[in-house]
Amino acid sequence: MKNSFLGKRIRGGGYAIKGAWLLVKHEPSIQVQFVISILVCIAGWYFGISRTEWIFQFFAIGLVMSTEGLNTAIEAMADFVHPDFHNKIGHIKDVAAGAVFISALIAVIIAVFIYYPYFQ
Ligand SMILES: Nc1ncnc2c1ncn2[C@@H]1O[C@H](COP(=O)(O)OP(=O)(O)OP(=O)(O)O)[C@@H](O)[C@H]1O
Repeated sequence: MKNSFLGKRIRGGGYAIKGAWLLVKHEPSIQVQFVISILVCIAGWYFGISRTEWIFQFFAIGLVMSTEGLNTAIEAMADFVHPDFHNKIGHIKDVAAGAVFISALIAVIIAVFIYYPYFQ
């Protein structure tokens, strides 16, 4: 069972859950996004948003938190392979941060589409 196909998948899932827990426990940017996610879920419940709006809201939350998690991993990898200052490392980190910016921008646009009608 331990080295079977299913066993390896279960173990992989365990590592992934551990990684998600480490992000929430140690990464300030993920912690901020986690709190914002809870607040928008409370807002969704308060305004009684539709099923489709919930789907888009969860999609936006997942998009931002997963790109932030990947950005964190890329930053950690960059610092590990090259701890000193280097233009290439700076470029790699800027590009990774750019991906987070794009997903956050999309999440804000989705939030405006969902909540703007409730404030009219
Ligand atoms: N080793 C380096 N060489 C060149 N530029 C770097 C290096 N480390 C960081 N930078 C520059 O500083 C910016 C911020 O990098 P940093 O690793 O501090 O990320 P951060 O966004 O502050 O994330 P966190 O707060 O999670 O550490 C990078 O986007 C890059 O432009």
